[in-house]
Amino acid sequence: MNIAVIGTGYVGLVTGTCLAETGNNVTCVDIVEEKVNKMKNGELPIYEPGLDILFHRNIEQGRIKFTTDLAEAIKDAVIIFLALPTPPGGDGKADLSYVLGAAKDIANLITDYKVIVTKSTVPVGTADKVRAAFEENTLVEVDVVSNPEFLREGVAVDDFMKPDRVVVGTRSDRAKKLMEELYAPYVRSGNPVIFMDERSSELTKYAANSFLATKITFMNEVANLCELVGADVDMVRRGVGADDRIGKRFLFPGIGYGGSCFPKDVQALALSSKEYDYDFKILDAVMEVNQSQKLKIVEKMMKYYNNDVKGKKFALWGLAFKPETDDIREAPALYIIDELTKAGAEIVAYDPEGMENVRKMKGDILAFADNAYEALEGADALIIATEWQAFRNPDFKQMEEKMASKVIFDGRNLYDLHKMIDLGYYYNSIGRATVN
Ligand SMILES: NC(=O)c1ccc[n+]([C@@H]2O[C@H](COP(=O)([O-])OP(=O)(O)OC[C@H]3O[C@@H](n4cnc5c(N)ncnc54)[C@H](O)[C@@H]3O)[C@@H](O)[C@H]2O)c1
Ligand SMILES: O=c1ccn([C@@H]2O[C@H](COP(=O)(O)OP(=O)(O)O[C@H]3O[C@H](CO)[C@@H](O)[C@H](O)[C@H]3O)[C@@H](O)[C@H]2O)c(=O)[nH]1
Repeated sequence: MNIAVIGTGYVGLVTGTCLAETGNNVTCVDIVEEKVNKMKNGELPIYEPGLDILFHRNIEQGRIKFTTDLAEAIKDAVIIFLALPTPPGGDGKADLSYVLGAAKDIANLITDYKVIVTKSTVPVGTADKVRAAFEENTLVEVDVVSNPEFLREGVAVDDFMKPDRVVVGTRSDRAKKLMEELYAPYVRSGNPVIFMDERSSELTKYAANSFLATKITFMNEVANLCELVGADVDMVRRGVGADDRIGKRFLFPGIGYGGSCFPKDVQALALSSKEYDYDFKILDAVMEVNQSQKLKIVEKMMKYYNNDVKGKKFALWGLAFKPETDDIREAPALYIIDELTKAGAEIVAYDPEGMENVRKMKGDILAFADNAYEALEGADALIIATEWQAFRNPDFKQMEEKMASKVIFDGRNLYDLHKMIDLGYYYNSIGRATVN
């Protein structure tokens, strides 16, 4: 099939590349010329494990192309994917201007039937708005389909190639047939393509993200309680997660959920519910708890240093909102940096992939190290904000030699408590006893 993908961010580029991988001809469009030029030169504009192999293979085999020219991209396409941003607008609700703007532009260009697929995360009722944008601007027949994306950054290629499920919202048989055919290679092991109406499909995405964010937040509250009652959250997590009805995944406590999705989607669902006079109370609590959880480490540090971190030097391991990505959107590390530097502390950070993005935003308030150990030079404490694999088994001897004090504040529970006792560290983690 000939496919066009509008927007080549984390979702658009993974979608385009993975659709090319199964034999489709894909043209990806972006408005950022620099990005498009990079991709034309065979360079990936984002870090996403495993994407490079598929990206290069499909460029070489001529199945994926990149352009800034929307008209050229959609000319021969049967299916057009909208993988555009839906960031929080001034009122906190999803800003639909990218999606509706592109819909209008496409409507003004098409001359034959197209399936317009919204992959962006959009509030209930958006399919109707996209349809209206076409009706107002063209007489050409289109089917508007909601097809939310559930991929996670860091494992995006695997998630796209082997999805747990594909959700498709459409009431058109013609569009349904095309979508069924398109997704068939990805669900050969029997995972379902679930067809439903557009509104249910749009809500499925927000409900899934909000449920996962709630699950994490619940465990963060359990972790906070563990610290007060003298229980160990790692044990509680195992005990709770062994129940199939609860499941082992997404129960890891930490310093709050971040990223470009959970924070904005929980907020958007809470606000859009209010539009229907529904008070989605649990989501308000989730947002409030998550906000304070992001600063849990700072709270612990302020207590340890008697509210005075002025002139202290801290090493920070991890900037990305999670491992295996360079994405720093809503990363807890950013909140920690702001609070500690405001209080007069110095920070030297290291992250395998996220440093460039942080340098652009906050380069003037912190320093960066070339490797994890360099960041520790003369540090009064180490803060761990992202659970990169390389941080799990560090050379503690080298760490001790570099650090001014053997103090670790770990927001990701990377180390065994007994080991830290043996090594003689002050070690403060989440939902577990503090080792001194
Ligand atoms: N990042 C994720 O893990 C993820 C997963 C599932 C769903 N989503 C949803 O998918 C959507 C996209 O997210 P993302 O993370 O890929 O965003 P992103 O910011 O990484 O990428 C969006 C891209 O669209 C481009 N763009 C903006 N306006 C354009 C236009 N008019 N024409 C062509 N290109 C244009 C931007 O330059 C950018 O490259 C959002 O709604 C998001 O909530 C994201
Ligand atoms: O047990 C856990 C699992 C995750 N997190 C945090 O939750 C956030 C989100 O993690 P994750 O879900 O792995 O990353 P995303 O790439 O943001 O993916 C989420 O958001 C995407 C965008 O909507 C969806 O497509 C995915 O299904 C959904 O998992 C990160 O800050 C994690 O550190 C925890 O604190 N504990």
